[in-house]
Amino acid sequence: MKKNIAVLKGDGIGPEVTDQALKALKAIEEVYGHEFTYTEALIGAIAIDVTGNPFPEETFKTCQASDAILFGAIGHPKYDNDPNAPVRPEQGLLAMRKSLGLFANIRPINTYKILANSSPLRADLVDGVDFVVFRELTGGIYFGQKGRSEDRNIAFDNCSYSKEEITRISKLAFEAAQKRNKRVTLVDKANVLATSRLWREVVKEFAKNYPDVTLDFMFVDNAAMKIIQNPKFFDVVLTENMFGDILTDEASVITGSLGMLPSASVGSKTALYEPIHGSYPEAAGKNIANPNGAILSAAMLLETSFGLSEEASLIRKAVEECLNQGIVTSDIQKDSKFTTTQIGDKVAELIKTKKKELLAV
Ligand SMILES: NC(=O)C1=CN([C@@H]2O[C@H](COP(=O)(O)OP(=O)(O)OC[C@H]3O[C@@H](n4cnc5c(N)ncnc54)[C@H](O)[C@@H]3O)[C@@H](O)[C@H]2O)C=CC1
Ligand SMILES: CC(C)CC(=O)C(=O)O
Ligand SMILES: [Mg+2]
Repeated sequence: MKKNIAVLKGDGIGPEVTDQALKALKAIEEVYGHEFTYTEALIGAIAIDVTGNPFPEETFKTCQASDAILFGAIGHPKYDNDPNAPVRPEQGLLAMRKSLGLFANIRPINTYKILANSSPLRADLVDGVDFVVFRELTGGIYFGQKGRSEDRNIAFDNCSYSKEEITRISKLAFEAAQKRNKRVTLVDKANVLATSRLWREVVKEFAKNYPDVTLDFMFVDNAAMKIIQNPKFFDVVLTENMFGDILTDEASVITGSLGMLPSASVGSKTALYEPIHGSYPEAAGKNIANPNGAILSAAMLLETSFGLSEEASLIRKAVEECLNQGIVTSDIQKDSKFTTTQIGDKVAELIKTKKKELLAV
């Protein structure tokens, strides 16, 4: 199979972890005889440095011309520590999501037996956790009008949602539930927010199209608690942009580390794959970041955009085998000395040399 992949490494640990995902993709090319072309483009703080724009037009065109997009992370302390910066890396990320129509961010949360003791939760709570969050990605408070009063004493962020925005992601969530345990939990704050009440109204009506799927509702504060208390309760979580952002960072530590979680951002035209973490600036250039979220994002890319399920499975099994062999970064095991590049090399080597054994498990 011949495909074009846009590669947006971004800032901080973005380039380091994306490079490990690329090693896995190149190993897959070699083993299966696929031909992937990789076109790099700028985004985030690095794009501001070079062009003045966190999401340059050229990057947009590269994304549009590709069959799928692999993304690292953006963000730099020089902007985090300057609340009045006129241009920010995060604006590039939001502009990319909006302009490419990436309205649904799919974040699977599964645990690995071997990592049970890396989780801050008890092993019996963690073992067997398997749920997926459908986070709305191009609406809500992150995209609403923002501002300050004339005297600058008041600031506001507007949150709005349309029926259409809610329906299109609901469709994906209910379809996913049909292939899983047939339960959708809508997480909102409908006891307070008008937007949440619209979500409830629309999703309740929409659910009638899926009589085989059970729909329940949970307030976001309760959901934040339940994710820790009883994470196995969840199957498909459907939620708006900011709630999904926060709850998935929380959920990630069930698995052992924020560095473990991949994601797919899908829309009607194209799709983008990224680890759910940020640019982790404290670790940039130190070769210590966990690249598994990025590598597993490459697996999601192969499966979702290219329909290559076996290849995706091989990447996932290679990651799991690496974990089983204790080849992990220090976020997973405190005294571990394995580096980001060593994990990437090991995953690629396993893909190239152990296909049969790994796929048989
Ligand atoms: N999608 C994106 O590009 C995102 C960008 N950001 C940006 O990233 C910058 C840093 O933000 P933070 O809040 O510190 O979030 P972060 O996700 O970069 O890091 C938070 C903490 O999670 C852990 N962590 C994250 N990724 C890891 C990895 N691969 N391996 C091991 N440990 C890992 C570290 O303990 C780190 O201190 C900011 O500029 C922020 O705006 C934040 C979240 C998402
Ligand atoms: C700039 C933020 C919205 C990025 C983030 O935290 C995320 O997408 O998970
Ligand atoms: Mg986030």
